[in-house]
Amino acid sequence: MTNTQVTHIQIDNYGPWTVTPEPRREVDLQTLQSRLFADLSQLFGNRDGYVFFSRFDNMIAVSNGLDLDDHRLIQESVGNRYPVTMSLSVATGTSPVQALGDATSQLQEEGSAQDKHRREILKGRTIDDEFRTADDVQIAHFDVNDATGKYTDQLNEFDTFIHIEQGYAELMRYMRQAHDSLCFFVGGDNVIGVCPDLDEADYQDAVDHVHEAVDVDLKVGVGRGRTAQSAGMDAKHALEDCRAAGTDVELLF
Ligand SMILES: Nc1nc2c(ncn2[C@@H]2O[C@H](COP(=O)(O)OP(=O)(O)OP(=O)(O)O)[C@@H](O)[C@H]2O)c(=O)[nH]1
Repeated sequence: MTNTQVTHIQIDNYGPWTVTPEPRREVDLQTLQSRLFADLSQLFGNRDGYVFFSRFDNMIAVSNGLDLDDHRLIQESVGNRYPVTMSLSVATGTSPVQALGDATSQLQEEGSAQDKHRREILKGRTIDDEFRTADDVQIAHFDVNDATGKYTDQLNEFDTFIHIEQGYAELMRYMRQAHDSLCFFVGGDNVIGVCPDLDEADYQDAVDHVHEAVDVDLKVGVGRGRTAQSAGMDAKHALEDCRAAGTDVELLF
């Protein structure tokens, strides 16, 4: 049974900050956002978590293995080094969608994202070490079949981008609705899914759906682990198995 620990990361009062005392240069905002993502990726990643940039002002981490003290340290480190602060809310559950929903509600209870008095909230519960298992996290690594041959080497870069994004949009929506999963674009032609206990038929269903809906062909490798890092690494190996065998879906567990 999966038990995903999800952390909702939200920059505090960011909207008003971007226009105070007057609109800030867009390049500076882009630099701040991408550096913050890079730092969080490393801070969570060093502890075997994964961070997804989602909207950049809000990010989502799979944080199995990090306790509240770890979260506090990350929050403090960002607060010391950036002109903005961030709030962190953690929740767990067999469904990643439910866990994220709970984490978000906890944060919303503390006030608006644009409330200048709501700062550096740290809320929620992490999984006690004694209850953690090797099946807690299920990660799916999706990849577009022959994206290089079909798109990158054929179309202009913007039209390639449209094809990849359409595949991603359809997949993220379908996995959210039909399979209770959170999917994130991670660059190139890759999407990483944070999933509950899904089986091979569920993944085949998602691959088939995206093919039928938007004519983008995917393959997917799936792994399980105690942390996002170990599940994610197995997912990458499973994806290599897809490439070797020419299959759509491979599970490494
Ligand atoms: N984030 C991330 N990006 C990757 C990964 N592997 C490949 N990519 C990206 O995906 C792009 C396409 O690479 P591939 O998916 O290997 O190539 P492909 O043409 O789709 O060929 P097949 O996947 O073998 O069908 C690369 O240029 C990278 O940008 C990965 O593990 N993680």
